[in-house]
Amino acid sequence: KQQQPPGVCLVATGPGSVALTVPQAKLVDHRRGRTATEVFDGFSAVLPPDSSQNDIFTQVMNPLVDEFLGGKSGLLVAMGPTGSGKTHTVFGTARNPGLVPLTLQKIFTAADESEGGNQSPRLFYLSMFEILCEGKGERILDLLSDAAELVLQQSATIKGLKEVAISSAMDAESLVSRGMLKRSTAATDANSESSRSQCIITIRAVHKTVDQKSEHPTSGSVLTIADLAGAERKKNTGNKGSRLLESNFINNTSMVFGLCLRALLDHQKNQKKTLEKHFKNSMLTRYLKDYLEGRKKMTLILNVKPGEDDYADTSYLLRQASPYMKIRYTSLDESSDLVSQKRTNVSLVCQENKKRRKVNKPEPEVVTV
Ligand SMILES: Nc1ncnc2c1ncn2[C@@H]1O[C@H](COP(=O)(O)OP(=O)(O)OP(=O)(O)O)[C@@H](O)[C@H]1O
Repeated sequence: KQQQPPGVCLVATGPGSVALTVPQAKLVDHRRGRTATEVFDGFSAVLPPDSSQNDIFTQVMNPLVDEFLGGKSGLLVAMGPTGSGKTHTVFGTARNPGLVPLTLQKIFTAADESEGGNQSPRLFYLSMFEILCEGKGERILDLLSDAAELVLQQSATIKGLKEVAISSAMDAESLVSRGMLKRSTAATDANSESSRSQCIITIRAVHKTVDQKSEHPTSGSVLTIADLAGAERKKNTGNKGSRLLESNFINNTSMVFGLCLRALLDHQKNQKKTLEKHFKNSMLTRYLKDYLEGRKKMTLILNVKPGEDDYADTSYLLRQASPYMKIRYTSLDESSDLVSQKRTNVSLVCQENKKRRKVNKPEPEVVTV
């Protein structure tokens, strides 16, 4: 049994399990002094707060990158409440790079190693965009160009989106850093730099011989990494006016994403049940349709905060998302042409416990809709 540090409600109890304990203050009077603990088991990995970004990369992202380099498309989504560390995990900082820079480093190291071998050389392309709230609707913004009109097409491709050819990890990382400066963030009471949009990065690998002449190749495997804006409660964020509209958009997108996964799970449990088309209800889910219908490999990171103050959010996420590990996706082994069903990887990344701090945020401007 793990010792529970003071002020903490979540502890790792094994390589794939955690125990969540109801804080004493939340127990009804006659149950005080006892412990009410729930165990969540079966995660592909549990990364405790002292894990490094490299640990997270090795355990969670590396298999996806290997498959991508082997020619298969894949998706990584970081989900969790606001302030739980999604952006930190996905992008990190210059001193402590996250999954995107570590992925780029791995891709170019592998590309250098394969040069001179018998594999045909590959070209890599990167795109970066965000889906954000516009009034009561949604809009796509290219984070790598000033393109005005981006349109999500039925085929889940984005018309007008810039794909930049990348030739080194350093160039690609600086491209991503510039994109991040453009991303919509704002201070809320829950996070001094809260993402106000869903941010998506795609890396496409194309064999040079295949699509050499085309300036915009559409073939090849694609690795998609999504940093979702974290679901938030009005009480914790103190949002008003336009921020509240954004908050509704963020919560709605998280809800639709969750509904899609739930529906896929229900459909896979009982094939007679038709797969409900919740994906139609948000731009993010329309874009990720192939994954949300179990046709390609998806990996989920659940970012959680282990503090007692965060019990409600952590408990909600674990209950909602831990069943997603039963979702299966179709995998094709090209060498044997065999199709198999594989389990979705769901990993838990626990942030260090910090007391919730109030930040001074500027008053949001009020918009009329
Ligand atoms: N593992 C970590 N080590 C150090 N700092 C962290 C870690 N995880 C998160 N933080 C810090 O906690 C704060 C909130 O993290 P972050 O912005 O990544 O959360 P988020 O889940 O992306 O939130 P939102 O949904 O509001 O955008 C940031 O200041 C970030 O630097």
